[in-house]
Amino acid sequence: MEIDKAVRECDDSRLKTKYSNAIYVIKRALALYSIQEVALSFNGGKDSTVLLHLLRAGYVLHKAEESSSQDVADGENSFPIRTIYFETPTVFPEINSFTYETAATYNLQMDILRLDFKSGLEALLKANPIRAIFLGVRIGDPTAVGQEQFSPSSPGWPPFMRVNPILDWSYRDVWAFLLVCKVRYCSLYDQGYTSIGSIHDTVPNALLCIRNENNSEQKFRPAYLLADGRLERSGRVKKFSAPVWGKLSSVCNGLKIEDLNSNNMLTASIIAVGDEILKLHSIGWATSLLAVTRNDIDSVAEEVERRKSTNDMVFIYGGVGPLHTDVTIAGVAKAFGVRMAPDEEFEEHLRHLIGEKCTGDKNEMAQLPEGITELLYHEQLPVPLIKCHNVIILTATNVAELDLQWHCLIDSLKSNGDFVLMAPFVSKCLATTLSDVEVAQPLSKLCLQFPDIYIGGYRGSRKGPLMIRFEGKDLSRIEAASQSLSQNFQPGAFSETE
Ligand SMILES: Cc1cc2nc3c(=O)[nH]c(=O)nc-3n(C[C@H](O)[C@H](O)[C@H](O)COP(=O)(O)O)c2cc1C
Ligand SMILES: Nc1ncnc2c1ncn2[C@@H]1O[C@H](COP(=O)(O)OP(=O)(O)OP(=O)(O)O)[C@@H](O)[C@H]1O
Ligand SMILES: [Mg+2]
Repeated sequence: MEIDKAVRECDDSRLKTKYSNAIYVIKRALALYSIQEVALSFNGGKDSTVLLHLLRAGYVLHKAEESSSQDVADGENSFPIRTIYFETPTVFPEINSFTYETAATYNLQMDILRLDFKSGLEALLKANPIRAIFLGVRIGDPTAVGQEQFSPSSPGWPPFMRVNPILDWSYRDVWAFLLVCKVRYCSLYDQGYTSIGSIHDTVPNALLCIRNENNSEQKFRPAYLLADGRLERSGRVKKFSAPVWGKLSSVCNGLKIEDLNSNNMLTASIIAVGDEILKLHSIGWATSLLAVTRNDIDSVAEEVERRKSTNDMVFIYGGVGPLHTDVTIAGVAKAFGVRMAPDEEFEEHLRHLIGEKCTGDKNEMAQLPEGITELLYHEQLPVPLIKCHNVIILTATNVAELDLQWHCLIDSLKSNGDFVLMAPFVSKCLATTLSDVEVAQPLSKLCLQFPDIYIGGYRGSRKGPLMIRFEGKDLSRIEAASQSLSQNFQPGAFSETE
């Protein structure tokens, strides 16, 4: 069988392992269910193309094992597994024609369903004794959350087993397989498309864009050249806006101008598993909460759970690392109700960073929340930040690193021209030798008078002057507030400082 031969003869040991595991799953499924009871869900995408060829190989291998006397070569040309394709009006014409051409090339018995998935499957199962369906779902796909290689269909869906032979394959594995086996795939992948949905929500991946000299024409490199497979869905327009600094612009995942709250302000919670403080004001965001939580999974989960639904963005830091107290990532997973799973890309980073110094199991540290995690890279950051929906985990382990990570985050958002950049906060600081008691009452009144201005008082040192800080978005309001305060005292009682 040409697929089996191509993989066995290649020198990619990782692909060989992934291949063997997938073939094992397919063979077990074919041992459990008869050929009439299984179906392949094929849609012309890269993952289902991989699945088709794995099934072709797996079927031949299964037959060969089942009866060694049978002429195996006979099986090579026949592929008796029923194939189902849900055709929609919004499918790319290239995907549609590739699907039909593939069906003709491999002699597939293809049922074309023009209903939604659920109704289509109900009709299919009524008319056929199908008990298991092979899918090209991979960890990282939004629909993979909670799935195993064998997963019963969800409650409310017709009953069948979902068989996911490539669940643990990465983007890189998919392309290694397609290229090693030299099989045809849909032409859109050579035009920079990396994951394909409908014509309304899919564009070429901006990370593969190459411009000509005068910037007039855009071209895209092929999908297999995308270096970081985690970003394969960056071409899905609805979910990822302006992916210039691809990874970081997705920090703004799903946020639109209409989403701004009534104060025309975006809010973020900061959960510190530790005690440093971050500032969001330089990009115009208001900090709605700064919480410090205990180092245990439930405390972190509880805090994240509470904040993630009431804030546009939640930043969490501290508690990331190999110690028993490093519970942040597991806490975030718990808050989203997903389990932790090994992450190959992250493991690769840790291997580069800690290399031989690590005495424990690197796999332990490379566990991330399954199916919801995206890594946010920046050239100055040795370890990427971790993003789970609207929660960003800063991986810093000390103040200097935290500073750098925060700087990279803000810097990139700024240079990105991203729409979530709001008018920055402006501030003014007054110094006075007056005592706290003297200024306390006028300051309280001022806070009521100017609710849109943050007014705070502090001393740099015990005997130093009292500093009154005004912060807000409108400089004239800040001026008005500071004048209003000064009018309560002798001229010259306050002096402006940095
Ligand atoms: C063969 C097949 C079986 C599916 N089984 C389920 C299921 O059991 N539970 C479920 O929630 N979704 C199921 N789905 C739907 C997918 O999880 C997912 O919603 C769909 O592939 C997303 O596609 P979209 O991004 O085009 O909406 C199934 C889809 C297919 C094609
Ligand atoms: N319209 C469809 N008809 C049949 N099967 C489908 C359809 N859409 C999705 N599937 C099944 O779900 C799997 C996952 O879909 P997904 O879009 O993630 O992968 P893909 O289309 O194969 O590749 P890509 O990620 O490049 O779009 C497919 O491999 C296929 O098994
Ligand atoms: Mg697809």
